[in-house]
Amino acid sequence: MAFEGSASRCKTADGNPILSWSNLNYDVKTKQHGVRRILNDISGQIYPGELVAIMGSSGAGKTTLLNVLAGRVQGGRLYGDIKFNGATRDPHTFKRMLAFVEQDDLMFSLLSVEETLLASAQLRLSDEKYTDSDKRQRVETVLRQLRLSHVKDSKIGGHGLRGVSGGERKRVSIGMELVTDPSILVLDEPSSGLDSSSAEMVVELTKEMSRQRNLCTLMTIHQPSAEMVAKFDKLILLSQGKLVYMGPASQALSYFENQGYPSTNSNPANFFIDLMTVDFASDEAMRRSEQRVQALVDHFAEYRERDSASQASKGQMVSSHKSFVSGVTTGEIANMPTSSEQDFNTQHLDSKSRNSNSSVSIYDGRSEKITQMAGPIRASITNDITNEVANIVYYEAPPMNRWLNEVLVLLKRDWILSKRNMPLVYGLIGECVVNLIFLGFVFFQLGKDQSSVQNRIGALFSLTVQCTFPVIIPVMTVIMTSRDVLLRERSGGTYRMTSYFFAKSLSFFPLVIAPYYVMYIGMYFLAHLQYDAAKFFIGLANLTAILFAALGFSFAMSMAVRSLEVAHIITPVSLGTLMLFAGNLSNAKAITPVLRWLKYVCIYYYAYSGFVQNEFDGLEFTCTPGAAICYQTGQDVLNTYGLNELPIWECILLNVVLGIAFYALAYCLLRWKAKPRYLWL
Ligand SMILES: Nc1ncnc2c1ncn2[C@@H]1O[C@H](COP(=O)(O)OP(=O)(O)OP(=O)(O)O)[C@@H](O)[C@H]1O
Repeated sequence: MAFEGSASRCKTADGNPILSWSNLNYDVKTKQHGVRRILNDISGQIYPGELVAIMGSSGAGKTTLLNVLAGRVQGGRLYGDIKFNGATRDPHTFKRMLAFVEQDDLMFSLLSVEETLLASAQLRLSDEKYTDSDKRQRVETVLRQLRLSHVKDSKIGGHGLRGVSGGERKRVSIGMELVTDPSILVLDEPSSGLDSSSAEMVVELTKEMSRQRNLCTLMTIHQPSAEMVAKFDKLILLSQGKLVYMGPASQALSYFENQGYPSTNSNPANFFIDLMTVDFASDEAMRRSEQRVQALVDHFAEYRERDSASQASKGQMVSSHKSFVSGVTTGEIANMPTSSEQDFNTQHLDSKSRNSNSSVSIYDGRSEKITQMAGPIRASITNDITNEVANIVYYEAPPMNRWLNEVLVLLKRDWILSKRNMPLVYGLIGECVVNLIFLGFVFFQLGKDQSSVQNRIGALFSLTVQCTFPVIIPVMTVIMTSRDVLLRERSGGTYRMTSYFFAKSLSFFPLVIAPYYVMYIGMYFLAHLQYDAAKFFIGLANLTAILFAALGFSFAMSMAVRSLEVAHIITPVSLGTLMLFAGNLSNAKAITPVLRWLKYVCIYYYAYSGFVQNEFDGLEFTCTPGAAICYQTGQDVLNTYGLNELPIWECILLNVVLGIAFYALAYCLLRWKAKPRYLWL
């Protein structure tokens, strides 16, 4: 099924807003001021196909309103009512119908643009509706529409890695959402950090997407240019958490003019912000600006009441499309006089941009296409986008894809990421080579005399310890640095958490196992451990078990601790403490009784005990004449160190069990502890 084939979606219920909210109030508790009201009695609605901007000065409450409407606000108290397509929202369905483009572009820096979009499409588009080639085709379409085809093989970049530009990265963020089938697209400050032409391009593209896919798009925006303001269908203007205006963008200037505030700025956005900002320059300026803002808020509340009353008296529903307060829908724009919008545009485009060949376009609501003022790029954007067919909105979340498919997509993505993570790959290989050289040659060709007892003990304990620190710390760092992406994907319901764990662990496993097997084999022959096929493979199994447990420990630690710095302190401290119970630094049978249980949750104890039993069992040593202590057999050594309490197979099995327990703990921590507690209406 092709992108265009989305016509099979259900049509929007005629006349209903896709999202409506009434009397929203949001309070937070602060140490200095006690309870503070951040949003004050905000009502409104938006319709499919609309592009809506939330504007206001810094601290006006734009992001808070956006988060409340997207169901992503945490902490504080939220009152009011929010309806999705006229009904109470179901969190699970809503989060999968909503595409949220965060201000920070949270993506994997090592993936290419195309790989990023493809993973999003493969994970989030239903397998029941789309074949793999449909998904690839959709990615191609979105790449073309968002003008990203020429950089599709470039890496996203970031963290010191050169990648695509800021504007391209933002478009990839948007593309990741647009490859799916959302009903509502929400963007938090999509223009932040972009130059004016990139910002304008982002707004224009989202506008066209909204039109063509009948998608309701809501964004916060900071000081847009006049050209950008002209592209919005509806404006929500906030000041100090209160509504100053909500209605068609094209009528905002005349609305304020009617109240005695004629525009004083060639950019309407600057004019609105100036009008709504409280001036803290002096007490007098503050008093006057606060009075002005309050008058604007009161006037709009009255206006809204009058408008509702007049709608009611005409026998129309309060939420009628043609209500000024409600704003207008795509279809209704066609019925509206365009003069006001054109006035708005022409009044506020400065002469430079009007006359130049720069990328400026005006939306002509009647014909629902962009009237090009200039620029071949704009023309091709428009052509690409208008090829789509839509006018449809989803109200039901698509079913989740099959677990195995999710795992395969994630596994492929994680494997690419692991492979490209050169510091991790080279770090693990380098560490194993260095260990092999030192362990192999410090304990070179061990004999059967008494000193070889101590050397064997040292070699096997070092091997055990080397399987933890150099694995756990880098793997934990990699997981923690990508945790933001995980949380973003999780909040969008992109995949199941079990799929994530399974795929992530499987992708790390070969990366860790391969160099460690080489180290073990090299050390086995250099140190001349007992040459016996069964012992060789039992040792290998024991090594695999501790590496599995170490990876589980990395996951548990990554989920338990929020800050990487803290994790880098806690991890060595906890591993160092656990080492005390391994049976080398203290006698396994003589640990203080109250702490003895700790050896049973100690991965070192099982691995070390397994290695030592495997090696010493069956060995006989020569005694130095006159020596005070002499171990005649390997069994004597095991008895002295107290390391033969559990059989080897049990040691291996228990490390596997501990590994599973760590994974289970990590899963629970992620599911319950790291789960964002969103307030929900
Ligand atoms: N959880 C919270 N605790 C305390 N204060 C909060 C909280 N959330 C928001 N605020 C305050 O509410 C006000 C509005 O915040 P918000 O982030 O919504 O503003 P904004 O309009 O998006 O500002 P900006 O454009 O600067 O990002 C700010 O003064 C902010 O400090």
